[in-house]
Amino acid sequence: MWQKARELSDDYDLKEVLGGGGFSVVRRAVRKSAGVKSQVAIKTIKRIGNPGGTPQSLVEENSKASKEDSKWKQFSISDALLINEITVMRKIVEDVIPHPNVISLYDLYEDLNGVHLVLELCSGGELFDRMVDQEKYSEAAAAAVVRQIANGLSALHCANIIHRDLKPENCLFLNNSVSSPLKIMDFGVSSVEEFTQPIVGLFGSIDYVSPEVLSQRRVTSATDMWALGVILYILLSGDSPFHATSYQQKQKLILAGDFSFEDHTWTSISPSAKQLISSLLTVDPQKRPTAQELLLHRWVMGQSAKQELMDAEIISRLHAFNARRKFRVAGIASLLSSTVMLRTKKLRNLLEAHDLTPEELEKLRMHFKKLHKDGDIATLSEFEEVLKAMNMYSLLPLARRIFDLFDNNHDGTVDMREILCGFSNLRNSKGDDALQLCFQMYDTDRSGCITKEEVASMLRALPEDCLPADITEPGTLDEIFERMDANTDGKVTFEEFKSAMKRDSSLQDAVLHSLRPT
Ligand SMILES: Nc1ncnc2c1ncn2[C@@H]1O[C@H](COP(=O)(O)OP(=O)(O)OP(=O)(O)O)[C@@H](O)[C@H]1O
Ligand SMILES: [Ca+2]
Ligand SMILES: [Ca+2]
Ligand SMILES: [Ca+2]
Repeated sequence: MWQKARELSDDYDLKEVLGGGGFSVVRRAVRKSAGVKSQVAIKTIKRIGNPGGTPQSLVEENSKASKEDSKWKQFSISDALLINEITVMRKIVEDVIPHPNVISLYDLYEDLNGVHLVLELCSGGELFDRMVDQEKYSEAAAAAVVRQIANGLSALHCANIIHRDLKPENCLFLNNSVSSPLKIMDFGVSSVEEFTQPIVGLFGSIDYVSPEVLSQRRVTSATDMWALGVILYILLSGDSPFHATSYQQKQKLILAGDFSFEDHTWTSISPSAKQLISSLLTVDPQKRPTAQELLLHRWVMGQSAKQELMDAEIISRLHAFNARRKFRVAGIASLLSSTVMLRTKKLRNLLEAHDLTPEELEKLRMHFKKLHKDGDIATLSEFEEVLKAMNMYSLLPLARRIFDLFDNNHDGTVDMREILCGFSNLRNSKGDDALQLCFQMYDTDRSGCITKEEVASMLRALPEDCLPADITEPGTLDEIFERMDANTDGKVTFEEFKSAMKRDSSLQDAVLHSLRPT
């Protein structure tokens, strides 16, 4: 199974991109010699840079590396992540799958670009996307989800595997049927107890992070149970358990396990569900129920889970939560790699310059660390300092906008890791996201519409040499605006914005011009 001489392209036709993260891209693919498992997902984990010069096979290397500490040091962070994911997937192949709730790995290829994992294709969508689309969303439906995740975790934990990054994005439905299994996936930072060196997570949200991870104490399988508690809290309320106006504050709440069922919607939720959440969100990991225990819990088994439709307010909050979550990932990510924007030549140059490699990202992170020693929270001026340190002067005019987009609670600070995560996603985003971001940048008051004043103020905020040459001519701004405002109500919605851009590439150039540093 673990050969490396074969070529991926001999065996599979690669199709559209399904997703990806900082170091990887996932594509749908079809096996050339069609069989039952003809549709698969191929996750390509890129190998970038090879400090040693001669290419070494990481697939071979990984069996040694996992046992010898010293081996790890010579790998870059992307190599370390890659070796880790392969090591964990190997263990899963040996000890866990086939399992209805854990993603299957069918095969593995390696070439100069990196390592390709041939995975079971999950076409049923991400956990929350499906939940918010459900017509009959009830406690019973949430319990069924918890049951599936607990079932998967139970198998992983039995094999001494800790997922460490359990979150709704990493749970996919296998297919679109109502009875589709839910699969746990993305073992990039997972660890095999007493075997691999855990990778310290650099990117991503802290929403699902447990107190022991924050305080850098021992991580065990109970850490995954905490994350499941957070997921369940969100499923039953539409919001995160730990709310704060700053990152530090949020950390404090998590460390203290300080959450509540005070919101009025909790009165409609069964007591046994609340009791379950409280037990999962216990600060002492040893007091949390295990995955096996969860499977015997009355509410999880469905015995005490209500069948009635959930309160409409919970559902609409869940929608909003899901939209925010997606936007944070799409966010800046999209600005720099959309095919739509690539039509502008200068912009393309800018984009190429800022399509960051993992090394650059790591450098960015280091620069940031130097500036700001305690934690990952940055102010705008710190963010600008980092951009300067990185010689990314052309992004400076955009700094405030980028920053605002990530300042979710408007307290003037951002979680730098979210911005880094955004940068690291640049390569894999799709068309509309870029326009969406562009639109958001104009929509300064976040009303969902752009007014002429907003376009004007955006243009005013930019250095003169960034502006179209004829911008000061009377009527230029009006003209730009009127071409967008299809129903002439003085406001431009995202739909109008989008279709104007699609209709008219010179308009698009004019609009994007304002985002274009010299
Ligand atoms: N087997 C699969 N079937 C369908 N879609 C998949 C599959 N694996 C991954 N994807 C899609 O690709 C996205 C990224 O996959 P994955 O989480 O494994 O990548 P990653 O690089 O580790 O990303 P990150 O760590 O940033 O979440 C997933 O969120 C999902 O949308
Ligand atoms: Ca993921
Ligand atoms: Ca990952
Ligand atoms: Ca507005």
